[in-house]
Amino acid sequence: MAATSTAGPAQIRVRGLTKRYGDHIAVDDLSLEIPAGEVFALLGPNGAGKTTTTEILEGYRDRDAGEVSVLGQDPQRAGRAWRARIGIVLQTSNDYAELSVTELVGHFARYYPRPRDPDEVIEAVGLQDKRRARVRALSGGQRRRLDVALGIVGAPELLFLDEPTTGFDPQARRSFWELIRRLRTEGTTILLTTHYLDEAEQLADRVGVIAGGRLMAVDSPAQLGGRQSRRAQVIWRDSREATDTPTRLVGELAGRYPGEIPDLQVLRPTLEDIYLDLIGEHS
Ligand SMILES: Nc1ncnc2c1ncn2[C@@H]1O[C@H](COP(=O)(O)OP(=O)(O)OP(=O)(O)O)[C@@H](O)[C@H]1O
Repeated sequence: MAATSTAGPAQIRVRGLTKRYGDHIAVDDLSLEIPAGEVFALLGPNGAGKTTTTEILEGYRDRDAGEVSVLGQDPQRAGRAWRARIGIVLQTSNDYAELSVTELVGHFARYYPRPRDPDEVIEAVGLQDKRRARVRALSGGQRRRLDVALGIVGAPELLFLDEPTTGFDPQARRSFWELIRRLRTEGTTILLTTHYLDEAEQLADRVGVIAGGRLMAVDSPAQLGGRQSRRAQVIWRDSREATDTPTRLVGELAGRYPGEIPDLQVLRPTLEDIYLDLIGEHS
């Protein structure tokens, strides 16, 4: 997995992006590049500026300053052909309560020059048993899956996913992750925002942590905030020791106890630990 943005030409290039609402700076001098084929997760607390940033990249909000290029164009000026190359997962299906799943996905497919096969898309999001069901008869999680189907039916080169698995049951999240991996294998670039750190860890090549409108860190989930080089904690019985060489310490302990080392645990900082450190006073 790439820790730096060298995988391909940048599909998203942002330099010095700033957005204000009155006196409030929602996005503050943000710079970022996302190469083709990367899955990038934007993390940050409520109000950090994730949606504002994403909607600027999607062409739905204006910016106050900075340069933005998405698939080689400025989203503020891009037209229909550009829009057909990007996929956005909105809460769209709610507006079509009387249509069936098949009708709705088929209807959206016709907006695009080279759509995916609607039946395959329905299967990919796990709604094959609901093909004939009307949207109004779907559960919240099933509607969200349908929204994902509408976002990918146009076979986008670049897919935006804003908190895609909120409201999914654990099994639905797993199958959604499989879908994202499949899209990635096919070469789709994906920008996702999420509050689930396990989701970021599972899916993202790189994560960016944003707090108070500022990008605090960008790296692979394994290396974010110097994660790999942080010390491990070895815990046993009532003792705890921070160490760079946990294997050596566990070896020593094994000599000290005749059988099992009592209550042995080796802990490394989780992505959540690093994330909470990074957002610090913004949490
Ligand atoms: N249309 C608006 N008018 C005024 N202020 C806004 C507007 N949209 C967002 N804001 C403010 O800008 C800041 C960033 O909001 P944004 O929606 O981008 O955050 P977020 O990171 O997506 O949060 P969440 O995780 O809660 O979805 C917040 O303080 C929010 O109150």
